[in-house]
Amino acid sequence: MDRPRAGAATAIEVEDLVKRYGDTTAVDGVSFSVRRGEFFGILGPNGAGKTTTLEMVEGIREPDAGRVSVLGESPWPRNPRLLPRLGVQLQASAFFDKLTAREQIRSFGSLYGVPASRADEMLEVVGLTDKADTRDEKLSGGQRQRLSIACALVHEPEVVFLDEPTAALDPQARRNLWDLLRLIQQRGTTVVYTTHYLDEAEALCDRVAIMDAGRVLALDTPAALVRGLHAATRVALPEAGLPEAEARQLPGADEVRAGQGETVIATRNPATLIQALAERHRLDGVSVRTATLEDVFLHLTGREYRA
Ligand SMILES: Nc1ncnc2c1ncn2[C@@H]1O[C@H](COP(=O)(O)OP(=O)(O)OP(=O)(O)O)[C@@H](O)[C@H]1O
Repeated sequence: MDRPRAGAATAIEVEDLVKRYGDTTAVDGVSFSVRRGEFFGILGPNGAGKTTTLEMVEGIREPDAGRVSVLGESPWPRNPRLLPRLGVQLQASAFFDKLTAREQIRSFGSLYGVPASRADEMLEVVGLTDKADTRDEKLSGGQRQRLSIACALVHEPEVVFLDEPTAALDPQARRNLWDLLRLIQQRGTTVVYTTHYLDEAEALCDRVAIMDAGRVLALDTPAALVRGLHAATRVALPEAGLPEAEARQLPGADEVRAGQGETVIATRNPATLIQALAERHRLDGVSVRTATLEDVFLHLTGREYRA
C-alpha cells in the first residue's frame, strides 16, 4: 500500500487541497502541515474556506483534488482505523435529544467503548461538574460549547478538531474556554481549530494559517507574522501632556499625528522614545500599541479585517 511518508513528529499533511461548490471554489489549493502536539489555527473572515478545509481534513467531506494525511493515514473515504484517534467537535445542535450533560458525554463515550465513569472526569476537565444533571437545552452558550468539547475528547483522541469553538460567546466565556483549550494542548493533544478572532489566535496558537477566498495567504507563528511586517510601534499620549510640536523633537519619533485629544507617535525605536519621554516626565497616560495579526491581514489583502 502506498503509505504517506509523514514523520512521527507530523500529525497532519495537507497538499494542494481543492473543493468546489458549483461555481464557487471554496478551497483553492491549500497546503500545510501540523506537528504533533501543536496548537494550529486556521484563521480568516467569513467564507474564507476554513470550515470546508477542516471538514476535508477530518474526513467528513471529500476533496475534489489534493491529498490529506492524518497520523499517517488518509481520512477519506471514512477510515475506521483513524476514527478512534480523532476528536471532532460537533455543533451543539448535534447533541442527543433530552439528555443531561453527563448522559451526553456517556453516550459519545459509549460509541468508542469508553467506561461510563470517564464522563465525570470530562465534566471536571471542562468545568461542568455542577451541571452534570442539567439537560443540554438548559445550559448557556458557553457551557454547551464546553460540553461539545468534552464529547469530542472523551475517548482521548490524539488530534482534536474544533470549528469556531468560541463563536457567539461573551468575552468572559471566551476567556474561560481559552484556559480549557490551553489545558487540552498541555495534555499533549494536537489541536486544529478555526476562528475568525485574530486576537484569540494570537493568544492561543503555536502557528496559524491565514486564509482568504479559499487560499492560505500566510503561515507562521503569530509573532513571526507580525515581526515580518516591520511595522512601527504606536505610542499614544494625551495631547495636553505632550503637544505635537514637542513630540516631533523627541529622539525615535518617526511620525507624529495629533487630534481628538491624543498625540500618536509612530516609532521603529520604541526603547529610545520611551526613555526620552521618561526623562521629560511625560509618561502619564501613555499607551503602546504594537502591530497585530489584523495588521498582517491588512498588509496581505489590502483591506481591513472584518470577522
Ligand atoms: N455546502 C455548501 N454548498 C455550497 N457552497 C458552500 C457550502 N459550504 C460552503 N460553501 C461556500 O464555500 C465558501 C467557503 O465556506 P466555508 O464555510 O468553508 O468558509 P468559512 O471560512 O468556514 O466561513 P465561516 O467563518 O462563515 O464559517 C463560502 O463561499 C461558502 O458560501
